[in-house]
Amino acid sequence: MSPLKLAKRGIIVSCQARADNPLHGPAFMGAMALAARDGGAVGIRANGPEDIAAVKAAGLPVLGIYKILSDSSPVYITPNFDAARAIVAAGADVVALDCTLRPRNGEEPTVLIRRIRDELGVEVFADVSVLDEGLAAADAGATYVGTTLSGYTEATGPKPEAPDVALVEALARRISLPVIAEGRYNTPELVRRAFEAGAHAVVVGTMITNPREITRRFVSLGVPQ
Ligand SMILES: CC(=O)N[C@H](C=O)[C@@H](O)[C@H](O)[C@H](O)COP(=O)(O)O
Repeated sequence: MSPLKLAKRGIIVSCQARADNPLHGPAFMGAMALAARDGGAVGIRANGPEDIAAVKAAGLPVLGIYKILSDSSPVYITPNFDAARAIVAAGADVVALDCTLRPRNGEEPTVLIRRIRDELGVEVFADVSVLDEGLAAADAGATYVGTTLSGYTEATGPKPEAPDVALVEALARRISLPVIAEGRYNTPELVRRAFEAGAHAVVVGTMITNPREITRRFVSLGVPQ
């Protein structure tokens, strides 16, 4: 078996900016990826074929997603096989997809995991919100399980401020695949806790690549008048 694409432990930087963000677009995301590489990242998470093609220039493994919103399902991270095929064509080394057990249009995660591995020949990263989803994805043949969606589904309730380190620990105890911590790892101290809990790697997005959100946090502290 070939070595894992995300074999190297460390920080994977998520370089994403939605259409309403001034940094939206492949030129900015490509530059973010270069900065992340120079800072020591071991991988890049990026959204959509254009950004994925751009971040490839950093020369790091690319964990690709394709966010597609739908009126009829809450599932939006690489919701179907065509989305996976498009990002692999753009250069994604690993496909991440929503592996929650929520209602969706089309094929279930178990089917998608197998098809992405068999037909596209790439590794699969299961974005989950609770332990059972991670166990099901591991059984279905995922290569990695990530805690990406904890705090963003009904199963996990309202989004807390802190990341779900307990889920990282629970997954690491129960499955032999690399467990990746993702979601609200906003400080180096929180990242350290994820590694202590058994994370193989930690994905950090907002606090590295979203200056608008970082500015908001500083501004929200208030200014003495
Ligand atoms: C829930 C969802 O759609 N998460 C997305 C997944 O790709 C991204 O919007 C997050 O920025 C990413 O997971 C990194 O997390 P954080 O930005 O908290 O470090």
